[in-house]
Amino acid sequence: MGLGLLLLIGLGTLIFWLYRINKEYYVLAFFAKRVRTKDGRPLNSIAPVAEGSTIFGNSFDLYGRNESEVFSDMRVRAKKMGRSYIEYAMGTSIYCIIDADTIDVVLNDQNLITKGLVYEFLHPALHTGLLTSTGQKWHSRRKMLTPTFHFNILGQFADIFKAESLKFVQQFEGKAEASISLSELIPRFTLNSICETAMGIKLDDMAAKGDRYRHSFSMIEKIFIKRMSNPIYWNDHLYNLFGSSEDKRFLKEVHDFSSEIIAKRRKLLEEAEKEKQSSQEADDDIYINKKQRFAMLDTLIFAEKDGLIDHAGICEEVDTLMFEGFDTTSIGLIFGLMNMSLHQDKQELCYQEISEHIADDFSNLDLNQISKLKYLECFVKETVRLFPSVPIMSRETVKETELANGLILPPGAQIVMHIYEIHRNPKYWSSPLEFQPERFLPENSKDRHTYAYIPFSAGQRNCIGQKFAMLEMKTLLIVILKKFNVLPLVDPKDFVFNTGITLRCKNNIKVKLVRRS
Ligand code: HEM
Repeated sequence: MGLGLLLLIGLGTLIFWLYRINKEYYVLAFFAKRVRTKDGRPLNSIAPVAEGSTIFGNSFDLYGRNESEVFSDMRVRAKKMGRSYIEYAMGTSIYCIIDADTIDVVLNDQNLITKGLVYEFLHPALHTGLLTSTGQKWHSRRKMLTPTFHFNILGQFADIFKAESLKFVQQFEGKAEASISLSELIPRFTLNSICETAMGIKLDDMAAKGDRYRHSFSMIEKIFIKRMSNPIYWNDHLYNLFGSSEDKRFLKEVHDFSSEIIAKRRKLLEEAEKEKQSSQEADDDIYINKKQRFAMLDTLIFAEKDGLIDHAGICEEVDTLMFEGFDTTSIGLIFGLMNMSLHQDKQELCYQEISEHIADDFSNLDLNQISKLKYLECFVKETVRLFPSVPIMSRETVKETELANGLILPPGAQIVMHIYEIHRNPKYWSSPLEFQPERFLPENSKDRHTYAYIPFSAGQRNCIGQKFAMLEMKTLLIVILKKFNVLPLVDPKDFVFNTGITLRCKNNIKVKLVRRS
């Protein structure tokens, strides 16, 4: 009797305690600390809370969903909520931003440079390179790598993009027309380009390894989704115990590939150094000698000599640059060529402009001439608006953070920025689903919200490779358009998109190239 009473009091106290702390913590979402407002306004007046699919808040909303379902579920939710909203899942509060109004505060906050929880799922592949690191490590790596994207160096890379683009069209030499799978051919082009520019290594004798590298990275992306959609796997220990048995071989393939590239470049640099010493050539700039091109990897190898980075650090930056540098531009090019095929009138405008400024033998295809192609620039921008290679990015608060809109995010909160949604938000874009490069003409974009278009992010953690990417994408488009008319073979209405680290489409995207007479 006494024990029963004691248990009853205990239970009552526990329920009362849970009820009390539920104001501060979303108890059923595994004690996620709640988001508050600065002046005590109802949370809903700034950001509504999304209803979860179970009593555990949003913890299991994505459970068991495959890549395409995760993508479509997120789209449906954004549409239903209509404005940036809050979720509570597995002990974490999540602020999902789908409009541009608050994004500038996040992207320009000096304290919000730590990437979100899901980037940790990339650590086995990329460790903590430029994309995934934070704090002092990120600052010093960013400082180290920024000069390698300097305008003068891009000029050298333009020659490589031109050579690789000519090699790309040579595949169709002697053919009046060719139906091609962009999904297969373009990633090979972009991987070759990043290896030669950033790493200073031609992939010619490593082509098969390059194909395996790309396959392994696509498997690593599947692992990423597996972890994202199952909250049990958010925890590294549980994932390593129950979910990671398959991962090792894909990680090994990727790391072996990058290690081989580093070893090859080290050897080339040593040989160049010996040659330089024997020819007694004075050379005090960043180029090894006048004959040899500079590669981004050289900066890292020289920094190692100065004790600023070690071999493991070089590996993580090479893995990061390779991954960020080939996959993202590949998506931009696939959708760019698809858009050329679907919008013949816009393709013609690009072609006319290219014919006016670029010689038939491509002898003047350089940074200066490319900068004159204003319509092509609008075309690429519009492609990247509708199909942003990085559709989502996120940050984590390291301490309680007050945003300009009056929200107070607790430490450890996730801020998920839905670039894909912002780029299609009718608040900023009229007829957002229509392909209209003209919207990027200066007279049409001057009144647009600055943060309505953020394919390369913004603020201090923006994309370091933005100019590099635009140059690479434009160069291949110029070379293809000069030689071929691009005709459609697919209908985007049939497309099924997948969530990934980058934007993924289940369909094989094809076009027909017809040689211009
Ligand atoms: C169409 C092409 C590209 C797009 C749309 C793109 C987009 C982005 C975005 C949105 C971010 C921010 C990610 C985040 O905050 O989580 C980013 C970061 C980054 N990008 Fe790109 N990117 C592209 C091409 C490239 C290329 C070609 C390279 C390298 C050669 C590159 C290297 C990086 C790196 C290293 C970061 C991390 C920067 C940092 O945190 O300091 N990207 N990119």
